[in-house]
Amino acid sequence: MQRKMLTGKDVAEHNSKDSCWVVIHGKAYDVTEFLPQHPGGQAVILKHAGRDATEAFEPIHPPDILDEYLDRSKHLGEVDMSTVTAEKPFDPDEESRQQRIASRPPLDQCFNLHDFESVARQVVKKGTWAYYSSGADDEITLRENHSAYHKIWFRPRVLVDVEKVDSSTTMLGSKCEVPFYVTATALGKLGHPEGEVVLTRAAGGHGVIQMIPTLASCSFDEIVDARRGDQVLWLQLYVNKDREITKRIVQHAEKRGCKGLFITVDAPQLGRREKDIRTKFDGAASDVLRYNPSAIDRSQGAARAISAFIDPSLSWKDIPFFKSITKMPIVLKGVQRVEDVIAAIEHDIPAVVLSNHGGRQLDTAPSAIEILAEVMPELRRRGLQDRIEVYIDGGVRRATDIIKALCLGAKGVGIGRPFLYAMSAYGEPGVARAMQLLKDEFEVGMRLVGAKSVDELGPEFVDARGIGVHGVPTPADFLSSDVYDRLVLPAFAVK
Ligand SMILES: Cc1cc2c(cc1C)[n+](S(=O)(=O)[O-])c1c(=O)[nH]c(=O)nc-1n2C[C@H](O)[C@H](O)[C@H](O)COP(=O)(O)O
Repeated sequence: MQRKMLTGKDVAEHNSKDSCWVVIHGKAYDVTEFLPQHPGGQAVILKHAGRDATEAFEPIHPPDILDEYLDRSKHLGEVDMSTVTAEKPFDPDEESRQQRIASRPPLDQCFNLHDFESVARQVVKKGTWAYYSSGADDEITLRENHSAYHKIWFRPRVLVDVEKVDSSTTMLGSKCEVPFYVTATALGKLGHPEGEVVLTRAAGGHGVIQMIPTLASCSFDEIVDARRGDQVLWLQLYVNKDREITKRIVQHAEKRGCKGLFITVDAPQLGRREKDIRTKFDGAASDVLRYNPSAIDRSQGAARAISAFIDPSLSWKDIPFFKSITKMPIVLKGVQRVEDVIAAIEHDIPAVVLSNHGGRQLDTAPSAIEILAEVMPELRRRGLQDRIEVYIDGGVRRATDIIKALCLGAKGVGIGRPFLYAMSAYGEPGVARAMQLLKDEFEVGMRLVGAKSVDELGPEFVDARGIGVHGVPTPADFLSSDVYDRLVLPAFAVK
């Protein structure tokens, strides 16, 4: 029997926690029982109770999530949209974000990755900034990641013909234009309504590899569908306690053409990011939570709310399981000591990423560049340097940082926050500009160190003796610091 078409008035009568109906894409849904399980919190749904929630729903959820996840009995049928009031609940945070976007500096005023960070800090919502920028505990490692590069000095070579510089390389067997990639960072739609597909499109235009995060806001397929031609994509995996779910995610990624499986091994539990914990999480959900939203602890910011499914029991004994479910090269992301690199070689793992998760996990863990300076000489001493590809990420903000990493033996470098900030501040044009600026810096840097191609770089181009010095800096040189004219950041039209 044809169900009666509902009216806006029918829906409006169910506008509370006790009976909550919403309209999405012209259909009504009873989400009352779902409220406590919503990964993004109840508030964000209750704001739209009894009304059309399509605009709020659209940017955060994959289109098929209701069919996949909400019991059929809660699908109430078509609504006569001419009877639905179109007014949207006022969102002061979004309102002011739009005003800040309108008054941000023009994109061509951004000349380096720091510029994007400074604009993003002014533009994004406070919960987004807290989540993206935060490091663990005292944020010592967060800051060390970047400052470690300033403890490495170049030993530039001169009178070398550097008319032609070639920045291309191969990573995990894939040819790429540049030796850096977009690393996995979660919840892209906290920064930009389209989310991670913005990074995919910009990366596709610049020959840059993207690592798709398990905790992306976009669905995996949306991201893969956004890629250009044979653009290389990798999958970053948080291993689920339910191995069947992990198997399904990995095999689907392989079927869709992913060229590498990066298993995150530095996060048996997500670190305590206090800026994030201080802000209440009622923001964007992530696509993967469709599989097990029940285990959600929203009381401690975004990170805790989205990571309860991660398996803390993960260990070396699980490696055979991963090898049994995929043919993709398996990479361990988050290795932080040479013994584990050697163990990876013994487990026949083709690559590792030396990483402390952008300073978001164990505070006072060393920077990846410092670990690299320890690992590569030891691998060379044991004759193992050709048995594994070593990548690093964390704190990379200049192409000279990338060149230093390559000189010390890295195969490639992952970059996280800078591309998130560029996306949040300027969308795809911002990410594209950030990538182009890095490419320009890279070309200048290579010429000035005296190298024509990536494979010419080696430890003889740097002096890294100071890398392990964590002591206090020499006494402040007030005279020069007082007269030092600090670099400026793009100015806002209005304060
Ligand atoms: C900035 C950021 C980083 C995250 C990240 C989210 C954000 C906002 N998240 S997290 O929610 O769990 O912490 C992930 C993640 O999903 N998976 C992962 O392997 N690394 C995650 N990372 C770490 C990331 O892959 C790099 O290791 C780190 O970003 C490199 O440092 P920079 O940001 O300084 O480039």
